[in-house]
Amino acid sequence: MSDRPILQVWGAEHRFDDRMILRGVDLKVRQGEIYALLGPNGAGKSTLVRAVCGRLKLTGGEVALDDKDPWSNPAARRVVGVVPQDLALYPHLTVRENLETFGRLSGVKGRALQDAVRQALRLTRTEDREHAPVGHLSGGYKRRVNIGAAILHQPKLLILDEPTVGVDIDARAALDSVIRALRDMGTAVLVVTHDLDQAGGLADRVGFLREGRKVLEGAPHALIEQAFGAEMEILVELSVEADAATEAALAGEGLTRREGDGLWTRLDAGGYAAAGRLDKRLRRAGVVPREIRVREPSLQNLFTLVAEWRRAA
Ligand SMILES: Nc1ncnc2c1ncn2[C@@H]1O[C@H](COP(=O)(O)OP(=O)(O)OP(=O)(O)O)[C@@H](O)[C@H]1O
Repeated sequence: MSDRPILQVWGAEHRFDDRMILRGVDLKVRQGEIYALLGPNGAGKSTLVRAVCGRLKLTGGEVALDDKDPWSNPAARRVVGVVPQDLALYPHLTVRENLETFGRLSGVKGRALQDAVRQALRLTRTEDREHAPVGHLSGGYKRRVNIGAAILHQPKLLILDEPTVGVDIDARAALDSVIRALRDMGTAVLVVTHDLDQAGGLADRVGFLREGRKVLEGAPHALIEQAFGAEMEILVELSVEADAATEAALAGEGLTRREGDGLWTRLDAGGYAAAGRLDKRLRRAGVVPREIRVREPSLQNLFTLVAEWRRAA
């Protein structure tokens, strides 16, 4: 990573009617860096991205893309490639035809276009489907072609909006390695996501936006260590759906239920020994766990902590 910032935002403020949506956000994404912008629905992520792309004029603060303001200087917008959440591809055209079309739309022509298409096919690992109609491809391939369509004009900053929505684990790993390859060739990457597992594994830095403010920023490992020190996450999986008595026993042990996978979780500095004691106590209370796991805390835990600060505030 170099120190050269491709994107800089100072004190971004935005007001829709009388509602403050952004309340003084600073942001810097450097050449060769992956930055994940995280935050709950309505935190202001899309509003910030629209300002970065020059599609929205902030009511306060400044944006610089490669040192130029994208709102007053449309040429600065060429610095950015945007990969939208929804696939923006022509299903009846082949991968190559799609890339050629998007390349022309972004002003690349002739020999330069052929070179750009070849490079996009290579970087997104879609060469083996070059002549297949996009509509026939798997979801993971489509997402990678979607990235290919955004990099034909060789943007210095690539913005990806929720790149893993609806993508299975294998396809997600392939997407991550495409994003890393782009970072390694010097592209600055801004990923807007709700996928905390992806952000934790992929991003060099993450920023949490909450109610229009950046409340945390840093390298995922450093943030997790700062927040949790020696604590580990204990995860309890049940073999059957919890009834009221089971729920009471689990809650009595300080366990909370995770949305999505239904596992019960708590943080504990006692690690494996604490998990063993917990197992015994739960069995005495008539709760038989299928499995108890112990692992390092994740961004998911940090996100929960940030949400709790909000409730406490
Ligand atoms: N054009 C608009 N006019 C008025 N309010 C808007 C407009 N666009 C967005 N908002 C409001 O601004 C707030 C922030 O929206 P934004 O889309 O930036 O959040 P977000 O963090 O991207 O959320 P999500 O993760 O759901 O996409 C929301 O409350 C939204 O309703």
